[in-house]
Amino acid sequence: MDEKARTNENASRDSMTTVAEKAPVTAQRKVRADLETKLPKPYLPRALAAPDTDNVNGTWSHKHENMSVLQQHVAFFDQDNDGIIYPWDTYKALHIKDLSIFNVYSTAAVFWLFSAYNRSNMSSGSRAIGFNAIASFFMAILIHGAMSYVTLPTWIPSPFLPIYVVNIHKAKHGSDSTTYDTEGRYIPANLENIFSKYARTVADKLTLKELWHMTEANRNAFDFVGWCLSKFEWGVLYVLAKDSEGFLSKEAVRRCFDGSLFEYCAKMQKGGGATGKMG
Ligand code: HEM
Repeated sequence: MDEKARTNENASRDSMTTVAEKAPVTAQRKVRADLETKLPKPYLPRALAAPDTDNVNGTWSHKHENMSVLQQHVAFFDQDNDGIIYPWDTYKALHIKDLSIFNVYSTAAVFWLFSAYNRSNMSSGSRAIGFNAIASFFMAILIHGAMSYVTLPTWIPSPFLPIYVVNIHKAKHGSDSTTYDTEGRYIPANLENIFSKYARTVADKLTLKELWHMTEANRNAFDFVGWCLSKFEWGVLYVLAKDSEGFLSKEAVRRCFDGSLFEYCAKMQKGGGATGKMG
């Protein structure tokens, strides 16, 4: 092989390499080079569906209603389907009505976060995920406090903190996983990257420590609001969807992105015997 051919070969190999010797972090946080063999165009932002290598068409039987994937993520909380989510809609969607705030779990303040998701039966008629009253209240305030203003159709703030579903893409913040793009589409490759980079103990599942590591790694410089929102979103998801061994599965994360996880949790709550476990 002559010099020119060798140079060309090296250049072509280097152009596809995902690890740089002098940047050890690129070796520690691996990205997959085989995605295209499992999922067509994994880099293509999807407007309507949230596929991954195991579900190439997205969530089976989940209806997109012509909404972006980010709009589908929040649509569950729009209880009356009017395109506007008020804090009380979010509260109702998160909370089980008939559970007393003085139940044995929520009185133990130290364990508050870990008991915030209650797996008891639900007798109320509305669809709800199953957090206790205190957790639901604070989550609704935090979500609406942080996200309402940017989604409003005017620059005049509203004291009722509504979130407009049509503008939900404007509530995107920094230090996120970048799985949603700036228009609220879903990028499959970025979901896969979360797990190839951080799921070290079990493939396609994250421990709490690995999840923490991911949110630390996703931090943009000086983006204090994004750091907090990101920790909050992933923390709530972990509490909601971790399995009995403390793992958060790729399937649960994928279905959080298209909102079908929330429907699943509400259905489980309604039918009793909820586990929140998935995948
Ligand atoms: C149990 C309830 C919820 C959970 C577990 C949850 C979880 C998550 C997670 C894990 C992300 C991905 C963040 C990332 O890519 O790093 C996310 C993004 C987002 N969520 Fe939620 N969420 C919940 C409820 C809500 C509600 C009620 C709203 C608003 C009405 C909302 C609005 C958003 C927005 C706008 C994003 C995009 C943020 C970004 O990528 O920068 N979420 N959520």
